[in-house]
Amino acid sequence: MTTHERTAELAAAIEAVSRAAQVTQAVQRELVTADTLTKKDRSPVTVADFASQAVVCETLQRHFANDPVVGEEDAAELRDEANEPLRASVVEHVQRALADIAPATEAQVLSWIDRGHAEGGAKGRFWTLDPIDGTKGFLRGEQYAIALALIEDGEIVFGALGCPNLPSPADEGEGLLIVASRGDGTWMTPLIFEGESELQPVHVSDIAAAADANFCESVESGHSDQDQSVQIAKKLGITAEPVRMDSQAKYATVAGGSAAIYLRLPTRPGYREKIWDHAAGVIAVEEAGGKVTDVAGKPLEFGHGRQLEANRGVIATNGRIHDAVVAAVRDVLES
Ligand SMILES: Nc1ncnc2c1ncn2[C@@H]1O[C@H](COP(=O)(O)O)[C@@H](OP(=O)(O)O)[C@H]1O
Ligand SMILES: [Mg+2]
Repeated sequence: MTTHERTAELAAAIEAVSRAAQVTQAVQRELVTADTLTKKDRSPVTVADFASQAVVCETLQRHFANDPVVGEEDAAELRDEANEPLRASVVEHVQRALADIAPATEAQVLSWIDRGHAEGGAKGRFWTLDPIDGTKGFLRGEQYAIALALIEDGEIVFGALGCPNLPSPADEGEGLLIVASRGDGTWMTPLIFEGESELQPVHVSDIAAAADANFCESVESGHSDQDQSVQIAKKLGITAEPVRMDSQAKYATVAGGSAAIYLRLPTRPGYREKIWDHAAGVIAVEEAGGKVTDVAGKPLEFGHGRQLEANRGVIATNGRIHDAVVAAVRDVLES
């Protein structure tokens, strides 16, 4: 990083996301089995979700004691008497991840998870966290992300996106960590790495014609309309097959230039996107030179609380082809 240097935020976020990734990878190795999905057993992702949130919130609290966190989870379910085995598993994973800091008690672990209860809003500074974004991808052993962003007065100013199952830069270490700081740029580094790793600058694709784009979308057709995306791609002259992946790994893919479009097309009129599902990915794409709006072409507004109340869907591109993509989306959604 060079200019504004949110260096304290950078250090805290790298520590938080890489510690959390150690936890989620350990849970995936130990608890996700071939028949987790067929049995519809969500317990591994539940353990990893809570443990990841505890580890990130503990790290943020150590670095920035007064910063609120808008996190996806809270510990109410874990406090339930009936959930003792789940609670014990979460506590054990958190203790392992923080073994070099302090011996964590059960009460501390629950209180760290509960730090994620903040409401966000238009004023002041807060972090937003998705401890495991792409829960379905995690259970399938495919893409998922740990997504952390800092919002000040409604604007995303910093983001860190850990993608444990995306290829590591230069094949060093494990996974991909993308960091972005407003006005400074976007960088990548291996997510799990022994020793000091360099931050490498990241740029969006420089294609000028939408027809040349690869586009990404959700694996889950319930999260983004895949029939409409076929029509939009056709209208734009895109011949490449859609790249389907779970989580904000899609934003990382656009930021890094492997795809020039990410489409998220509403499937239900009443659904509101959650801020933690987008903030880290949006700043990564924007600071890599790209553009992100909703399906109407409006900027995403992160100052309305826990949800993107003023927006529907998402279009992220390399910037150069944005207006053409918005126009094609409008045509298809209106028809
Ligand atoms: N009907 C819907 N439309 C859009 N997004 C939805 C949705 N229902 C759930 N989601 C969100 O989609 C996210 C996953 O996105 P993707 O499909 O890009 O992997 C989920 O995050 P979690 O996996 O953290 O729960 C969840 O918040
Ligand atoms: Mg999510």
